[in-house]
Amino acid sequence: MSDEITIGLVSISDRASDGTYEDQGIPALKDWLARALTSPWRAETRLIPDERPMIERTLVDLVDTVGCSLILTTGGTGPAVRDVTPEATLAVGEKEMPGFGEEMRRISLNFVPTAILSRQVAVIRGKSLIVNLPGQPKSIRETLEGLRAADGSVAHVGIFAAIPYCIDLIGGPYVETDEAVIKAFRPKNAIRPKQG
Ligand SMILES: Nc1ncnc2c1ncn2[C@@H]1O[C@H](COP(=O)(O)OP(=O)(O)OP(=O)(O)O)[C@@H](O)[C@H]1O
Ligand SMILES: Nc1nc2c(c(=O)[nH]1)N[C@H]1C(S)=C(S)[C@@H](COP(=O)(O)O)O[C@H]1N2
Repeated sequence: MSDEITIGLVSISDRASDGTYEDQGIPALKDWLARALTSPWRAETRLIPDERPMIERTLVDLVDTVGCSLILTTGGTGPAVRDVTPEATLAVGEKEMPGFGEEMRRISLNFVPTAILSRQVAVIRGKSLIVNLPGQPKSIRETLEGLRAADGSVAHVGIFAAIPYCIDLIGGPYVETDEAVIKAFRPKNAIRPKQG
């Protein structure tokens, strides 16, 4: 299998998709991944409104046809009537991975008390991990990377730390990260020696 990972980036926003404002979700996701990943990757992007059937079709297409090993969504996880990203994600998933949502809410509470309003979920579908992130563009970095203390030490580990090993376990490419951004945790026997 090629070592390049295909990552689906899905921005779910009524107003960004109809042009009311410019989408900042996909650029924020791309920028963060460009800083964090040291192994080869490519992005497959989609900007769609908060419509449950369209979210489900997009996720199914990205997993079953495009072959993404990881999909990150942003937006639509709050309590408002049109926020249906978690329902769509659960509908296409085969296994729920509750740790991601629990940990994102814990991380986000360091930034905003309204983090408890976020209903993000993560699931496995086939050989793909699908993770919902909140819609605020700045929350993308906050949840993926976590929180550092003033002296630069890690105060709260970001959720991306667990993603490379999860992808190993579902049969995807070996993903490596820049430890200055986020250290990928793997059990010792799962770590591949560095090339060269
Ligand atoms: N793709 C985006 N680009 C820029 N800002 C966004 C985007 N998505 C969300 N935001 C900002 O984050 C806030 C919370 O995101 P949320 O997903 O709840 O959006 P919303 O209020 O349902 O509206 P919409 O779906 O029209 O973006 C939004 O009100 C907006 O200020
Ligand atoms: N890290 C972080 N998490 C956050 C926020 C934020 O600004 N930063 N905003 C919260 C707010 S105001 C809401 S309503 C929920 C749901 O967001 P969504 O509907 O944009 O997905 O995420 C929350 N999580």
